[in-house]
Amino acid sequence: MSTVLKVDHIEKYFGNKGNTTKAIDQISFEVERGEFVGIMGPSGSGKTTLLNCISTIDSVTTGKILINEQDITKLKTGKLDQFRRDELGFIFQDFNLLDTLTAFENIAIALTIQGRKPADITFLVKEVAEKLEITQVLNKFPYQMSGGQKQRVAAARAIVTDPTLILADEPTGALDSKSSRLLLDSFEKLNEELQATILMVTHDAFTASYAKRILFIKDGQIFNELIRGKDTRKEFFNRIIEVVTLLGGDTNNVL
Ligand SMILES: Nc1ncnc2c1ncn2[C@@H]1O[C@H](COP(=O)(O)OP(=O)(O)OP(=O)(O)O)[C@@H](O)[C@H]1O
Repeated sequence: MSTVLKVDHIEKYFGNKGNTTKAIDQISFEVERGEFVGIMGPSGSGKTTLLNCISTIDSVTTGKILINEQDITKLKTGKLDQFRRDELGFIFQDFNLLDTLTAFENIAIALTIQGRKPADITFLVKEVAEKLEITQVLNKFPYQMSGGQKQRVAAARAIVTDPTLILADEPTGALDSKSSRLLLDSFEKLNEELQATILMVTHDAFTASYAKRILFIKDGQIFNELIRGKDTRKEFFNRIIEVVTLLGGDTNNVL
């Protein structure tokens, strides 16, 4: 197996002298190709900051982050934009689709920027749409789609360039339970059939139970790690709940 992501002793401080918050305090971990990893932790524990540092949206104070053996903390702005476009796929809680573009165009945009041929773009978009069961909405605009459909379009956009790593921040946060299940089934499929590597932040135990491994963050540090192993999703869910309870997080969203 090859290591896709190596987070090496990172720290992140916000603020300035006399008024600093240590959002990340010496976090290290690795993700192998084809893994589906969840990050959980109470509010303010540093989950989003961690994801933002990995996604190159924010910079670390100390430490290294290697994606495909490339230290992203050393990349300059121009290179960083290209790196983000070519190596990463993003899925956000609020979908981030462009309202004036159809689903097809939203999914195609990254391929267009990469300068791919129109015939290849059409082929790739249709292929991923079939996998995510959104073929019937390809000609629709975001306002004509349900929340679940929008999020599956966002997932299609994230995967269509075949990125090294997909980063998802609370992807089911704005979805009802049925749409959440459909999206998570899609994630499972992308992970198992296409060997997509997914790193997903969530506070929701049900969502987390789809991952194969969970890192729990508390006060900016890794507090615990759970590996699904041969557990069913339900068994894994129960183990996750135990740790969430121990961490003092909320267990409201247990479906
Ligand atoms: N831009 C910022 N300036 C100052 N402090 C910040 C900033 N962003 C985050 N923090 C602080 O860093 C810590 C970690 O925040 P972060 O948003 O990463 O937590 P989180 O685990 O994602 O929380 P939540 O689940 O509520 O979204 C918090 O104490 C927060 O107040």
